[in-house]
Amino acid sequence: MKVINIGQQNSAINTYMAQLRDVEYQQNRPLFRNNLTRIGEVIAYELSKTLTYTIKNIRTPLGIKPTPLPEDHIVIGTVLRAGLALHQGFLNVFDHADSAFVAAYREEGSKENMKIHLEYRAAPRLDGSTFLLVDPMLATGGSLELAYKAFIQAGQPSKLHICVVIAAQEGIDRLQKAFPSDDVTLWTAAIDDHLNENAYIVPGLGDAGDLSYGEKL
Ligand SMILES: O=P(O)(O)OC[C@H]1O[C@H](OP(=O)(O)OP(=O)(O)O)[C@H](O)[C@@H]1O
Ligand SMILES: O=c1cc[nH]c(=O)[nH]1
Ligand SMILES: [Mg+2]
Repeated sequence: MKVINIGQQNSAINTYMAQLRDVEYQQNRPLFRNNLTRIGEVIAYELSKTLTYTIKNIRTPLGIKPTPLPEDHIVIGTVLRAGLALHQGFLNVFDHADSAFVAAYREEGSKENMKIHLEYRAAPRLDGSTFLLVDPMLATGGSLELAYKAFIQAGQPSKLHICVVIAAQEGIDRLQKAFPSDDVTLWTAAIDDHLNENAYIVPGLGDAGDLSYGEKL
């Protein structure tokens, strides 16, 4: 798995990340979701440079302009619920993409023993697709690995891009084992230090789902 950390290079994404992480800013729920959406747009834009393009002749009122356009059948596969705002950012860029969803949540547990519940899957046929697996937080990696296994029951994508906002090294290591091929790319806006005993990313941002939508029972 190839890892691309787009936060490594200074850009506007620094501002969105700072607001996401800031303990005071992040109390503003609409702003928090909007920052996830904006980061999704930035990652999607960078990822768009890796798609397969063919020239199409576009007819304007005054002539013909040959224009490279992507051929890929893009499916954006998102892990609910924290992934929803990020999903919208990808859809803003790839506005004709198909969407797929699974719902997964972590039962509280330790980082060695985190139980994940997967409850729902809705996906189009994935055979031959360029599949974007989207979730803001890559902590232990358990949710993304389980989500991928659920998604591929709907077919085998030809390209896999895993797209997150903050990745912990532990999660990256787990996904490296699950996806050893260099054909798979992990896109992230930051790589953070470590996980705490409850498997939260440190310094991270806290609980992305709760900050987006409120605490769940
Ligand atoms: O890498 P992992 O250790 O599996 O952790 C990451 C998962 O945690 C968050 O979801 P959460 O379980 O908090 O559910 P939520 O979206 O309902 O908040 C996040 O959106 C990931 O799905
Ligand atoms: O730090 C973390 C880890 C998992 N899920 C989150 O929302 N935050
Ligand atoms: Mg959560």
